[in-house]
Amino acid sequence: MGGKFFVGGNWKCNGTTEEVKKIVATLNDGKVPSGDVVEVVVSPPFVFLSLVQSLLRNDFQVAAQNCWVKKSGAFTGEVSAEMLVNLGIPWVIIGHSERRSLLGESNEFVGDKVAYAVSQGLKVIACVGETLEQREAGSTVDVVAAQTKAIADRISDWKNVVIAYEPVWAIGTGKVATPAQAQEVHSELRKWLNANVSAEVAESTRIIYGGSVNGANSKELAGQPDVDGFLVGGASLKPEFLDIINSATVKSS
Ligand SMILES: O=C(CO)COP(=O)(O)O
Repeated sequence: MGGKFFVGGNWKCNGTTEEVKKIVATLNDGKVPSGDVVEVVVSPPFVFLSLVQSLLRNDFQVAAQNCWVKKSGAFTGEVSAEMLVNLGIPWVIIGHSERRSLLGESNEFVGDKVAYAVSQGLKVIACVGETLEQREAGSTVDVVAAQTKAIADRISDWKNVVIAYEPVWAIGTGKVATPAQAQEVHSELRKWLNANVSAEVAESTRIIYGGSVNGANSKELAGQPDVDGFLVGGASLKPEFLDIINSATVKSS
């Protein structure tokens, strides 16, 4: 529905130089569909970005896991969008639930970051998702709509934005959303974009699913009409990431 299938690998805060080289070597040897069928982006920690970029096959791209909300300056410990652009890093993940919950990033702050990154020419994987408590209270759609609205209020051009729906209760828990649960929220997000942004943005924006995706469940999830790809955590550090990439063929067959 939203364009070319997208598979992102979020390595989170993991890896040593040796481990990173090993993961990249495995990816480089893997057989995957062509770049017309799937877009693959891996996201190592900042310190390994250049290493990964220099070693990685050139049909895959790299993403940072975060960037600062404004221009470079006196912001100790932060990495700016300008720096990523300077290094030739095309993508950045913004608003991951771990940053929202552990580092207190609000919807507004995430929206500001997305807008700044886009204004600098970066492509953004913007994450949204509800907690278990919010799901049980029946507020899933309201929560993801409010998170998306904070972004929509601050950008006008969606062509470099991918939305990652990552239910917090499915992240790192082994408890994957059922294909029907993922489809339902993706379809609600698309309806929200249609009503509040435009029909064209709703149609063309990729909405990808994240939360305990693995080599065994990715095909069925990929078969859902509004699932345009994945953002993979734990399994992106393992050879099965290649199986997840290959699930893109479900869309083209
Ligand atoms: O947070 C995620 C990707 O950003 C998902 O993590 P897991 O795949 O480990 O559940």
